[in-house]
Amino acid sequence: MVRQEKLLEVQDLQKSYGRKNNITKALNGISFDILPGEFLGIMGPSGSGKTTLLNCIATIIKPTSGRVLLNGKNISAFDSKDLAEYRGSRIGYLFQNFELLDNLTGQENILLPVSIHGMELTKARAKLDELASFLEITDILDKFPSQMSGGQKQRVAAARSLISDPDIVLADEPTGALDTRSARTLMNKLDGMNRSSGRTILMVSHDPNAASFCSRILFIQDGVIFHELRRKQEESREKFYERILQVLAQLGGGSANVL
Ligand SMILES: Nc1ncnc2c1ncn2[C@@H]1O[C@H](COP(=O)(O)OP(=O)(O)OP(=O)(O)O)[C@@H](O)[C@H]1O
Repeated sequence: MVRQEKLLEVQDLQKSYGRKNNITKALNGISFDILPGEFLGIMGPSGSGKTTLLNCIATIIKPTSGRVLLNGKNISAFDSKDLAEYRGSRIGYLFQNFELLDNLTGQENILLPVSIHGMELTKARAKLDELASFLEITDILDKFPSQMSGGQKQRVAAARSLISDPDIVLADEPTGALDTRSARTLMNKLDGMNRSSGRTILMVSHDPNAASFCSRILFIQDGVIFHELRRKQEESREKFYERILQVLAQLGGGSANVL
């Protein structure tokens, strides 16, 4: 069997907030790997540590202990130049609330990482056209966020997270602020990107419908992984969705909106 190189390795990650007698242990020793081309979901109840995990990987917050490796390199050992490159072009971040700048058009928002991180503009414009066409936002590129629907805003945000061609997209509840139809459209786009161009995605979601697009799901509770589900080859999304619901039922909760 050919051994696949790991893209991302999370090793014994721990994160505590607060100090002295007011400590919250958000992550209590989380370890997993992501292979190139995987679409990995993270599910778990509110407060289980999902966003903390994603933010440690994104270097938005610093873990208390443990390591994250990208392509075998420890991201906490990065110097400021490596760190800027990691944040600017090796990872793309998709937020629940889009985080678009109100006074910039769609196109300007998408190209923002390019101006910040100095990508070649001709290359970036070609990439913008390709992404806009795929995400069906070509017609709204000159609009401001206040003139877009929620689904359009999130697809613009998706284009922004992809403009620098990152190794991995980190998505935190990307459908959380969307209606059912827009959520399904976005998930179909993310799924299409994962399947057609092998884009690696790590997505936090509490929504079993969104999670059923993943190829593998880690369930976390109280800062530890307590279960893993892998979508079988040829398994339909509906069947996988049913298995996700069964795990959530064991957890004693979880929403079950049907897309
Ligand atoms: N900045 C902070 N200071 C103190 N405690 C925090 C901080 N951020 C998160 N926590 C705590 O850490 C735990 C994990 O929070 P986290 O946001 O990672 O959970 P989550 O699984 O993403 O939750 P949700 O699904 O509600 O977004 C929670 O108990 C939370 O209250």
